[in-house]
Amino acid sequence: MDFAIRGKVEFVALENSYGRFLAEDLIADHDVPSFDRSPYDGFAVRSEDTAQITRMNPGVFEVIGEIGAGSVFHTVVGRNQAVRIMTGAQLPEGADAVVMLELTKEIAGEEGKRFELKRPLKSGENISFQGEDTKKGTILAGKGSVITPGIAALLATFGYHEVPAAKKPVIGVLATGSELLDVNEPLQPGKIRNSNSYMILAQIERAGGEAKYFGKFSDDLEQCINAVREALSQVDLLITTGGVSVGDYDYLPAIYEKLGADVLFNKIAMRPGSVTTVAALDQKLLVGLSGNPSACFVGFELFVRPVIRHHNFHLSPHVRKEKAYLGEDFSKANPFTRFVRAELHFNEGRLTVLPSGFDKSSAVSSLAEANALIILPGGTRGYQAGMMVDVLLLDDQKGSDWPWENIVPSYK
Ligand SMILES: Nc1nc2c(c(=O)[nH]1)N[C@H]1C(S)=C(S)[C@@H](COP(=O)(O)OP(=O)(O)OC[C@H]3O[C@@H](n4cnc5c(N)ncnc54)[C@H](O)[C@@H]3O)O[C@H]1N2
Ligand code: MOO
Ligand SMILES: [Mg+2]
Repeated sequence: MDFAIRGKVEFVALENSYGRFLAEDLIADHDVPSFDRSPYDGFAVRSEDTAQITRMNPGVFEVIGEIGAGSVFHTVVGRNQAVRIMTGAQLPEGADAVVMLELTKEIAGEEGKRFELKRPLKSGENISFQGEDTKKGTILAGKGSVITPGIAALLATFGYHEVPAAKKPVIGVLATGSELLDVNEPLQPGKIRNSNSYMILAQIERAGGEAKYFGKFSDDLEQCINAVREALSQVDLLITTGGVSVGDYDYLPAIYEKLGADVLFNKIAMRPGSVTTVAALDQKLLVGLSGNPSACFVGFELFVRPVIRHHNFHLSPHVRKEKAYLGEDFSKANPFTRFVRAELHFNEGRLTVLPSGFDKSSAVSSLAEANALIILPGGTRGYQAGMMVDVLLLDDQKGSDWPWENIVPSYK
């Protein structure tokens, strides 16, 4: 996170701002509502004129005009006078209460001119007061908040035709591996389709970045160095997938060395994603995610998403950590902290979490329903159904502050 930088501000049209990150606090610069108004269709009256009214002794009011929402009435309401008023219209001067249309009775033969009222009104009855919704000066959404439909409504309320938003960081994706086929190619012996690229492109979008895809490259050192160098020059952060372990064709370590990048770490005491490597070159991060799909997925959520959200001014950029009950036994021993791809379920108010499928670092099928990661700390012999566990929420925009305690120091 020491290498994560805050982004720049750009203005986006309000209608395109959904899902973007606010680059400034959204502060109410006027009261809402900004004038006293009627919550009903009815009549605006002076409550003092209703004080003596009873069922047996109705009051009679003279209608001196009419106000629809958006119009303003310029005459002061006087004794035993009323103004026909519609929902949302500004209360006329002199009036201090509104009576619903249904509670009045027009006097026969004088349609629209006079009505009868059989109950008294208190001062302030049926009025939406200026500032009752929000007061001028209130912070309604903080800098770094993700723009929801509700925030879009508030932005419109306060006149943000153009919204100050975090300029999305451009995150490059480059896949390596001679076994990789394009998605539209038929299967061939020993080959697989490149699935990680498309998974990462979607993860970048979900995290709030702008994804830029540079394609897939065979395991050829020279070609890969050039591709990485060129891609890095076009992005804020570059993700590679594959070739980061110790195999003969795992060229990422050599690429970092040739480029003169500073390797910040090249192994993590976790499963999957232990090979996740991060290097820095000219203040830009090069993130080497595993080729194994589940390891790649986990590496992104733990190490790239926070960088993207930090860039977008988010104050709690890490993946949100909560507690849930384990829905089934997980008997595998854990020498290292394990992040199990999982699905959260709501069971009568209880949050339960279940592994979402085949649990190997090479798995792709368990990713489909994975909306959470179960954290199973290292040094344990397995977990039983019903135990409470930590979970990381992936479909979440609130985030967490630094969620880790007891960090296992490097064993280098
Ligand atoms: N001797 C050791 N071998 C391995 C170690 C180790 O520590 N010592 N670590 C293992 C772990 S853990 C992992 S994870 C993998 C990491 O491998 P790489 O990141 O080097 O990735 P590759 O070797 O290129 O590929 C691994 C696996 O993933 C498939 N793959 C690659 N790219 C894609 C893609 N774009 N879409 C879908 N699948 C992809 C590839 O075909 C391989 O099956 O290393 C272990 N080995
Ligand atoms: O990075 Mo590997 O499991 O640790 O998948
Ligand atoms: Mg490898």
